[in-house]
Amino acid sequence: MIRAHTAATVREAEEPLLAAGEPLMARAACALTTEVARELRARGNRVSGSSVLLLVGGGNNGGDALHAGAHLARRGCQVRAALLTDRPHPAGLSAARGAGVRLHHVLQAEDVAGAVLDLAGRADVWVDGLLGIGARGGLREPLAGAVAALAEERAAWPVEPLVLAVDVPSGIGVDDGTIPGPVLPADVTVTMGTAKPGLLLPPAAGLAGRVEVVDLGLGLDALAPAACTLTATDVADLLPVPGPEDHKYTRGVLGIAAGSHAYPGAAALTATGALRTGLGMIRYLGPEVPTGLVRTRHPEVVTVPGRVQAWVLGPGTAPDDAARMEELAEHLGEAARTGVPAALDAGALALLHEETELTGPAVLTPHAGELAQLLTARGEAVTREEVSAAPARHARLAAEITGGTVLLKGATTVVAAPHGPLYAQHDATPWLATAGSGDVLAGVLGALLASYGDVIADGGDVLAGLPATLAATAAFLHGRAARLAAGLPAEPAPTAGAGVPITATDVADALPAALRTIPR
Ligand SMILES: NC(=O)C1=CN([C@@H]2O[C@H](COP(=O)(O)OP(=O)(O)OC[C@H]3O[C@@H](n4cnc5c(N)ncnc54)[C@H](OP(=O)(O)O)[C@@H]3O)[C@@H](O)[C@H]2O)[C@@H](O)CC1
Ligand SMILES: Nc1ncnc2c1ncn2[C@@H]1O[C@H](COP(=O)(O)OP(=O)(O)O)[C@@H](O)[C@H]1O
Ligand SMILES: [K+]
Repeated sequence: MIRAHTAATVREAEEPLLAAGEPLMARAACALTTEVARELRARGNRVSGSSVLLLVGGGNNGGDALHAGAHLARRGCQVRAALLTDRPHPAGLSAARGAGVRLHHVLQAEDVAGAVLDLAGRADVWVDGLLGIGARGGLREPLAGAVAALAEERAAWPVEPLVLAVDVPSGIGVDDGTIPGPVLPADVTVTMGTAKPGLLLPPAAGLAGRVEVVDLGLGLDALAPAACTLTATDVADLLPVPGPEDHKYTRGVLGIAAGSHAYPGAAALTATGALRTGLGMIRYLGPEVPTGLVRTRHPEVVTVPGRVQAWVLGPGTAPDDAARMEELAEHLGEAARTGVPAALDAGALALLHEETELTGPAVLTPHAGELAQLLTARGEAVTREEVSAAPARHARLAAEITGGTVLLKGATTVVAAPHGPLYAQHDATPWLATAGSGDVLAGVLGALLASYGDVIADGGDVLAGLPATLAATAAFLHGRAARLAAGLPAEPAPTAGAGVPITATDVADALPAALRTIPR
């Protein structure tokens, strides 16, 4: 699991170590130096003779950069520091000066951005040490203008410089993953002690490049993360494997109320997603046309009501279909009465537009547009664009308002329960943006909820976070299946190529291949 902690938690953990004289900044600077050297070599450059520009702000983040600059200068790099502060870190400054780093007081220039660009043009590497966990809001001027100019000019450089961010790309929302102002996108972010939520959460995570966590001995492993990303190993621990004592009812029965006369295919896609993820049985309940489709596609699906361990409600339904909405409301009521978890998608999300209190465990699976509608209906007027600009914040808000767990779909899928860590899963490929793929996801999630249905129904507080973990697991499997269907390797690789278009059916059919990549 990749774990991220907030700026406040990091500070709290650092405090006693700093008081005890632990050389945290020296460790951070060494790690930065190693990473710059490694990246230079990976690009076929020699370390000695390479030119490095340090972008230095007024806090310890700038201190990290200055100390690393001193090391690099001693290793033969030509290092310049653009001091974008009147008060650079004193020890960092004297180390840099002592090692022969050329210091440029660019704030004295009439055109600060121009002065920085001038220095940047001569450098193979830009080290972004303007702002770290001490950021208060987006970058202020004149830093904002300089960074905006660098970001714009970078692509036009004949050979693109390597950009290495110290701790975080300066100016991102460290704790919430927002991008409140200009940010210089990094190739590599060397982050200190632990990852920060903004390095996992969209949209800021997309600006961090490869994230390298430097172990500073902060002892944060014992503390719950604020945000995390599941890896294949975590998913392996969660995926149920039947034992000899199991039968179809112990493996979990999933009730699916999906599809309508207008959108019958969603019913079949949801069922395929669930069957391919693995469970004991599906009970499908719906109108004639989707029922026929499900039966033809999956003769193993039962179409009579009965006891279930979880529900998927709503894929392929729309709020204007009053009769279908009434059925969904009844199923949701039954789920609440029996305490079994329910995944609510598409039309079923509109059930929560009213001031309904979710009394049973539920996972909502909106995309940004649906989340905006839900929040607006519940008195928090917001647009789709605003949700996309701050997905974690809005997913958490919807979880708090409804009492459910929210899986917010997107290129990075974010999962938020009312309490506990956020999950950010970036396992898919943009080829997954295709009609019906969300229905497959609902099926994957339904199968996992059904497998753990009895545990969740009995669980109480200890297992309060399980629906969120299962939702993140579903996003992982779904994303990985999409990658494999598109002809991409399970894990992103630089030489992977672009992949090929996929259909939602392809994604469901690739689930067994995705499961085979999980070490069990
Ligand atoms: N603690 C340690 O020993 C260790 C810490 N480590 C490193 O320290 C970093 C944290 O350092 P930090 O606390 O000094 O804060 P930092 O991120 O440099 O920012 C403060 C400066 O930014 C300025 N500023 C703020 N907001 C701004 C804005 N919107 N726009 C523009 N400026 C803004 C603010 O100025 P002010 O607002 O006060 O005028 C001040 O000058 C951390 O990320 C890691 O890299 C590692 O070395 C491990 C050991
Ligand atoms: N750019 C993207 N990159 C990766 N995955 C994406 C992207 N856009 C959407 N997705 C994923 O595709 C699925 C689309 O679901 P949804 O919007 O419900 O579509 P539908 O209603 O057609 O089934 C979600 O799992 C979402 O996370
Ligand atoms: K930084």
